[in-house]
Amino acid sequence: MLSRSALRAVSNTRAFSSSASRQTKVAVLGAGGGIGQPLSLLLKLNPQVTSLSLYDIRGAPGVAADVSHVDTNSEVHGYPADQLDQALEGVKVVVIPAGVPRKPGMTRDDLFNTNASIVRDLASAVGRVAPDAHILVISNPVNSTVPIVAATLEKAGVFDPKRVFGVTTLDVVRASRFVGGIAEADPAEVAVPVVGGHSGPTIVPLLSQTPQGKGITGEVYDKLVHRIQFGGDEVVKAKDGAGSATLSMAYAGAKFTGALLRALNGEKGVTVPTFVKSPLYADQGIDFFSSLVELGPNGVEKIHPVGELSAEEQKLLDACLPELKKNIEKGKAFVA
Ligand SMILES: NC(=O)C1=CN([C@@H]2O[C@H](COP(=O)(O)OP(=O)(O)OC[C@H]3O[C@@H](n4cnc5c(N)ncnc54)[C@H](O)[C@@H]3O)[C@@H](O)[C@H]2O)C=CC1
Ligand SMILES: O=C([O-])CC(=O)C(=O)O
Repeated sequence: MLSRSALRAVSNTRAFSSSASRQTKVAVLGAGGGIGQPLSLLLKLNPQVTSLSLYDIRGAPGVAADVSHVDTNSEVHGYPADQLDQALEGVKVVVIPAGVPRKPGMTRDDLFNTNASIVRDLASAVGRVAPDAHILVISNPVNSTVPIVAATLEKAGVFDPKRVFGVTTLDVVRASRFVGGIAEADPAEVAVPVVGGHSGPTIVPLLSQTPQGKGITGEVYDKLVHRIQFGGDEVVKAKDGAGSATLSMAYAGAKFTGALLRALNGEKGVTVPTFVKSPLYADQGIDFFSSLVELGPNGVEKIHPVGELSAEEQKLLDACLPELKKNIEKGKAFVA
């Protein structure tokens, strides 16, 4: 039988080896904002995050001090405007919600002029300081900011398509919630693949592929699709000039980050929609697309095709592709 001290030594070794294999430092760039603050809090609650690095041009040290008092194991550091490089040292996952949100009457594309350069400069710093990091882009317009990140990293010679993701999870979250409401089902049990991109007609929910959604037809179907495609506008209108979705987006961002961390740490079969460099419609000049993606220890493991579509869904996809192509080209042209 092992002595008490030998038992302690064994359990200490176990604790060390399990935490050593799961050392995950996550950075949030834009941590002082409407999304950044609750997202930082939710990431502090995730036991897979061992260190949280919070950066913003305004207010990140204060957010970090606040979040750091939450009684979970991870450490939290805040970095002011001039310490971006320090914020990125050793990070494995970088989540970017930096940039301006919409006001009523604006499209996501109207944010391009401001957010394109913010995202480009942040991506460039990640490429320089943490070239192996996974980058999760929340800043809008996602259809353009993801190609901007990819092109910026490509220019620096460090682009790996397995490690750049547009976070489209809020569309999936909305679809689950809205379908759950109609079908009187628990949203946690409703998984709707939402494919395409992240703006109005580029958001294509595949309701025929979910048991609770496939029976929805006629006017109810049309209204549901519209609500999923324009859920963001619903929030922008209700906030009446004070911004766009922040709390549901923080939830969605934490959900996607959590899924990626589980896959990076070895969990198999983690498959979620996300906007990535994709071969699915590359022959039509559309080389970024959101579809179900299996995540693995290196990021993107397998990109699934969209599968069988109903006639309505085919029409939605036909409307999505030209718009998406324009948005992607605009992002690429900005970096070129
Ligand atoms: N992907 C999605 O589904 C969604 C995306 N969004 C987008 O997320 C972005 C952020 O939205 P909110 O948090 O509501 O805006 P916000 O204005 O509340 O916060 C943005 C934060 O970014 C910071 N920031 C600006 N430039 C920066 C830089 N160069 N480096 C670091 N931080 C910088 C600001 O200081 C601010 O704290 C917007 O572009 C919005 O459209 C919003 C909801 C859903
Ligand atoms: O609508 C917006 O501008 C913010 C966003 O992307 C969303 O809520 O889906």
